[in-house]
Amino acid sequence: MFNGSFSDTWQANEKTGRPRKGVFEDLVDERRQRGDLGWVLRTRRSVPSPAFCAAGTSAASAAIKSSKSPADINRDVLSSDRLTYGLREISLETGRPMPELMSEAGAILDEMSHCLSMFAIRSFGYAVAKVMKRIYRGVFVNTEGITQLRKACSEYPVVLMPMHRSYADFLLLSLVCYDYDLPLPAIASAMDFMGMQLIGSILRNCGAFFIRRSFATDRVYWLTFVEYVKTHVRDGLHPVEFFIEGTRSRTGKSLYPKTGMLGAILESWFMCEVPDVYLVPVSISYDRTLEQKLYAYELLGVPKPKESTSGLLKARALLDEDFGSVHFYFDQPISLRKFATEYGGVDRSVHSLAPKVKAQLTDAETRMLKAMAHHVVSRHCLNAVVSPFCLLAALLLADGRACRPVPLTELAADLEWLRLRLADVGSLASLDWPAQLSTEAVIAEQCRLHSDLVTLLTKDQAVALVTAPDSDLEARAAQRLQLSSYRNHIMCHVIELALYDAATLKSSDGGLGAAAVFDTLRHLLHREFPTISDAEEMPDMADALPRLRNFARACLRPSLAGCSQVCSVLLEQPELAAQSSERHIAMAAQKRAFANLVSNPSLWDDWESVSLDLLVNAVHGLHRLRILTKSRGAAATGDGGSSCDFERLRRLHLILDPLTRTQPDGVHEVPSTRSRL
Ligand SMILES: CCCCCCCCCCCCCCCC(=O)SCCNC(=O)CCNC(=O)[C@H](O)C(C)(C)COP(=O)(O)OP(=O)(O)OC[C@H]1O[C@@H](n2cnc3c(N)ncnc32)[C@H](O)[C@@H]1OP(=O)(O)O
Ligand SMILES: O=C(CO)COP(=O)(O)O
Repeated sequence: MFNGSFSDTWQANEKTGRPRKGVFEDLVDERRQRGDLGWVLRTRRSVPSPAFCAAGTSAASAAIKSSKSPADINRDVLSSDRLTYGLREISLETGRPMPELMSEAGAILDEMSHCLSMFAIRSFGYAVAKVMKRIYRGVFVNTEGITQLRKACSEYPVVLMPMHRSYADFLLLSLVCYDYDLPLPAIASAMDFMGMQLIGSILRNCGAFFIRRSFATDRVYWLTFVEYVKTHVRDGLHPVEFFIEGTRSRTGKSLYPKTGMLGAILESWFMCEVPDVYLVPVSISYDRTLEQKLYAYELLGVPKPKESTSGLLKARALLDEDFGSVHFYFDQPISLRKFATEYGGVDRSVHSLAPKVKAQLTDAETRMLKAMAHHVVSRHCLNAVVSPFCLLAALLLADGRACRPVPLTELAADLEWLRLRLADVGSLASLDWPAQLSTEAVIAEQCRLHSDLVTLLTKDQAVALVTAPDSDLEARAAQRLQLSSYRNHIMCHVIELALYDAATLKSSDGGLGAAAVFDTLRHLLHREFPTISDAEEMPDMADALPRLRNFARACLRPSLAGCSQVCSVLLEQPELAAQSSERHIAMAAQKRAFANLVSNPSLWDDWESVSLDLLVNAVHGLHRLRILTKSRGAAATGDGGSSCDFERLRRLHLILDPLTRTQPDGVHEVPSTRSRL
């Protein structure tokens, strides 16, 4: 877990002279003090290539290796035994001639491959640094993590696995690598950016390699992609960087991990092509997210604006805004070899019984792959720095208290209480709390930074939500979703308690018993909260303070309300299950939630039930519980069409109903009015 501290007082790092708080130092401050030109033109300290790459090679050939060009990489991919064997198999099965398949693989590679050049990095880095200085107060990095990463880069291939909350993630991460003289990464990027005029080729030259969003059934694509990734891992010259969540989280919660890319990386080690691989989870936390408003509308179903250079230019108004600070936490590198030993049950020697070109992951390896993917996502959350606004948002949302302005003194007392209680139970070591300020001053500062969401009414000394006009339902929901995205940053710290609380609420177990309710909710919410532990046993949290339980319950209730919407819509329109895809069921549930809000806007938790992500996750939960079962044809085509066990659906609805209606009291002193929004 987060192994650092936030110092109350700012100090200078004795080595670099940079401002430092706790384990973090700010790299933007230096950019403000000194010009950027010298910074981009300077000679960088190099990191030696991994020992295993250079082993047995002369200094000269090691030098050649360290300068392998993108064209060399592509040549290695196309001439690899694995690719040739795979294509030959496809040729035999489909009757397609080998030269045709080879040229298809070549075309895929031409489209995919990066063209990393230091000249491009330096030029683009100059522009990126200028923008970052303008919009962020600081970019903080845990220097110990950098030291460990540097060491890892000189030992074995390294894979950077950042969480994905913003487009700024990959720009800043490359900037950090450049600044700390680390090898620049090759970054898996969705095709969306490739079509951007000029920017597409700049990103390619800065290390982006472009992959399709999904290539589930395209075997030639899979083969080429896997070999391309593995070639990078084997060479160990550039860290490979990819976003395991596959897309930016619009909700502030972790996304269910994708395993295709990680599978390719692990394969290099399972097949004994490299002695070890280091995986480095990188947590990135923004005080205020650039895309916050766009995300909320996307959750409501408004299509994402297409990435384009003109769109980028239009977004320049953002340059005049204050987005607070960013924190990067580089976790201790995870050795794949050590992880496999601790995980147990993986026997790599099975691959020596068959030619490597034929090898496929065993079931045990696939299980380890999934466990590793979840482990990384959990590390992301546990290490992510939390801003005071996340606690503030959670308190304001709990039990609809922000229906009316909340007195500053009351909010400050609750914030102080929550901060200390979460610290007591070991959560939130990573809270970025400016201890030199009073709690009231912290709240005032957060209201300034998030003035688009909350406001401090100075005359009344109270905090109120900024709300859109009553008539604009969509805008009101968007405001609410933005606020909840900050609350969601702390969900991983309270989810187990919230589940325990829900399971042990007498009114909800319907005779099932707490353990069975716990298990049901755990499966139902497995996509909504991928960090929920897989352990079969319900943890014993009976000692948790009642008020903390109430808080956790209030945090969970919107997700349960979303699940309840999905159950209701399926019960009211039984034909939906058989005819519709997951997204269509979610859209029907969203329509229902909006209709509820029109007739009763005081349904506080239903303002989050309009989030499509939440609703799609709920449908996945029903699949996981086997209440919905995809028909065979639909499973193959990815289309809709599931059979539904309505009896079990009804029973689940009965469990959820009291949980979404229970009024938690004691989250704060003053009971909520729930009368108006
Ligand atoms: C100084 C500073 C300068 C600044 C300098 C700036 C630098 C600027 C750089 C810009 C850089 C931009 C960076 C953008 C950031 C993104 O664009 S993030 C989005 C792109 N990245 C990713 O998505 C990475 C994570 N995604 C994955 O790993 C996904 O799995 C993949 C690889 C994309 C594939 O996705 P998919 O086709 O949806 O596949 P997935 O659902 O994982 O699996 C589908 C099926 O294929 C099967 N499968 C798995 N492996 C295989 C296999 N090897 N063969 C065949 N089938 C397989 C699976 O078993 C699965 O089957 P089922 O279990 O469903 O039956
Ligand atoms: O992940 C991406 C780039 O960062 C691709 O965009 P989305 O987050 O919109 O899917």
